[in-house]
Amino acid sequence: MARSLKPLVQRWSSRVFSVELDGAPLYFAVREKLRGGPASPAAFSKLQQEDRCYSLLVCSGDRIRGDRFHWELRDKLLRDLPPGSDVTSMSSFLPEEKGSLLKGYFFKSRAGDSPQVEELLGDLEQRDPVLVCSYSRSEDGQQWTQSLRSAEKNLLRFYVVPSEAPEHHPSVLNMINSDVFYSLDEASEVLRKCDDIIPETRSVLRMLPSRVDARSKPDFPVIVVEGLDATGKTTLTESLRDALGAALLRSPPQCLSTWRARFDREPPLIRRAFYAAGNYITAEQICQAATRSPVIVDRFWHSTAAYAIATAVTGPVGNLPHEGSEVYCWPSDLLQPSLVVLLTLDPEERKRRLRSRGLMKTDEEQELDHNKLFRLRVEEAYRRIIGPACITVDASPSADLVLQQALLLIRAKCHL
Ligand SMILES: Nc1ncnc2c1ncn2[C@@H]1O[C@H](COP(=O)(O)OP(=O)(O)O)[C@@H](O)[C@H]1O
Ligand SMILES: Nc1ccn([C@@H]2O[C@H](COP(=O)(O)OP(=O)(O)O)[C@@H](O)[C@H]2O)c(=O)n1
Repeated sequence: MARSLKPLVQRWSSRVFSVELDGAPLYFAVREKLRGGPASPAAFSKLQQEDRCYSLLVCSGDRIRGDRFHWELRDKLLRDLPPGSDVTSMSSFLPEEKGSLLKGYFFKSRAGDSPQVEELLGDLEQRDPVLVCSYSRSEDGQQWTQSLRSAEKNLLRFYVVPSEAPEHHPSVLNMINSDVFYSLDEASEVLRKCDDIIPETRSVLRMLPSRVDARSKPDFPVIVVEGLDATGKTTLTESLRDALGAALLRSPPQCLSTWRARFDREPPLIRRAFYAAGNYITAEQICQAATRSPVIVDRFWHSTAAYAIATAVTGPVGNLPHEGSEVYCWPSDLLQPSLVVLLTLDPEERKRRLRSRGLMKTDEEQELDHNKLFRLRVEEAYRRIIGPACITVDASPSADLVLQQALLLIRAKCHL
C-alpha cells in the first residue's frame, strides 16, 4: 500500500462501508474496540461459518485512471475468482463528506480457495491503486473482524459493527461533476484528460463550441421531448416538426453518432462527460435553428442527468437525492428550453411497444426492462429536475391524441 494512503487509513474507523445485496445497499462500520456484545451486520448474515470475505476499494489519485480500473476490475474478478465468489459492488465513505466515496467490490471465498484468492489480491495490491481488506469470523461465529494491510505491511484489525443507513445514498457524495456535469468546462476537462487512452476523444473535443452563452434567448420556442425508450419520443417529435414547421434536433447530436458506441463502453465518468458535451453541441445547433423556426429536441439534459443519477444510486426511489437537491439543478451555462415535455407510459404498454419495434439498444435500456426500481428512479429523477422543469404527458393514447395534447401544451406555454 502506497504511503499516500496513510491519511485515508488514519480515518478508517470513521468510515461507513456499503455492500450491494439484492440491488440495494447494506451498511456496516468498523471499530477498534468492541462496545457491547458481538453483532453481525446484515451484509454478513447469509454467510456460512467457513466463508471468508474480501473487499477491494479503488483509491487512485487520478480519477480517470481510477474509474477505468474500477470498471475493468469487475470483469477481472468475475474471470479470475473461483466460481461462487458472489462478487458484488461496495463502497466506503465518510458520512456527509463530499468527495469521500471510494468504490470497489466485495466477495466471499470458501476456505479451500484462499491460496488462489490471496495470490490474486497480492498481485493487485502490488500493481494497482487498491486497498484490500479481508474479513473473518470469530471461532464462536458471533463477531466478524476486518483486516487492512497498513503502509508498514502490518495488519490493522477492526471489529465489524452494524451501521445505520446514511441520510443520502453514498453515491450522492461524489455525484457532482463525476456522474452529472454542470458546465461545459467540467465535462471537457474529463474528455481532454482521456484523449491519450481514447483517441476518438480528440474528434469530439474539436466539435465542442468554443464559447457558451446560456443567456441569449432564442427567437423561436425550443421544445424538448423526454421519456424512457419507446415512450414515443421519435413519433411525437417528428409529428411536432411537421405540425409546427419546426427544426428537429437531438442530443447526442447526429455529428457524434460515429463515436457514441465507443463511449457507451467506457466507465461512467467518461461516458457521462461524452453525453454532457453532446448537450452543448446540440445547444449551439438549437441557437442557430431557433433564429428561423421553432425547434423540437429529442432528449436533452434531463436524459443525461436522470439516467446518470438513477444509475449511480441503487435501491428504491427513496434512495435518490431528495427533491430540491443541487444535483437536479440545470447547468447555468446550458441553454434552457422554453418547454420540456416528459412522456410517461405504463410499463406493460412500453414493453409491448419495445417488442413491436424490435431490438433494444443500450445496456441501460435493457436494464430498464428488467429492473423495475431503476425505471422508477429514472422517471422520478426526470420529475425532480428544475430550471426548466418538465411537464408530464400521458403517452398511452393514440399517437394522434398524444400529438394534440402536446400541441395544446405548446400553445399554452409558448404562445405558438
Ligand atoms: N401513441 C402511440 N400509440 C401506440 N404506439 C406508439 C405511440 N407512439 C409511438 N408508438 C410506437 O411505439 C414504438 C416506440 O416509439 P418511438 O417513437 O420510436 O419511441 P422513442 O423514440 O421514445 O424510443 C414505435 O413502434 C412507435 O410506432
Ligand atoms: N441527451 C442524452 C441522451 C441519451 N443519453 C444516454 O443514452 C441512453 C438512451 O439512449 P437511447 O439509445 O435509448 O436513445 P434514443 O436514441 O432511443 O432516444 C441513456 O442510457 C442515457 O444514459 C444521455 O445521457 N443524454
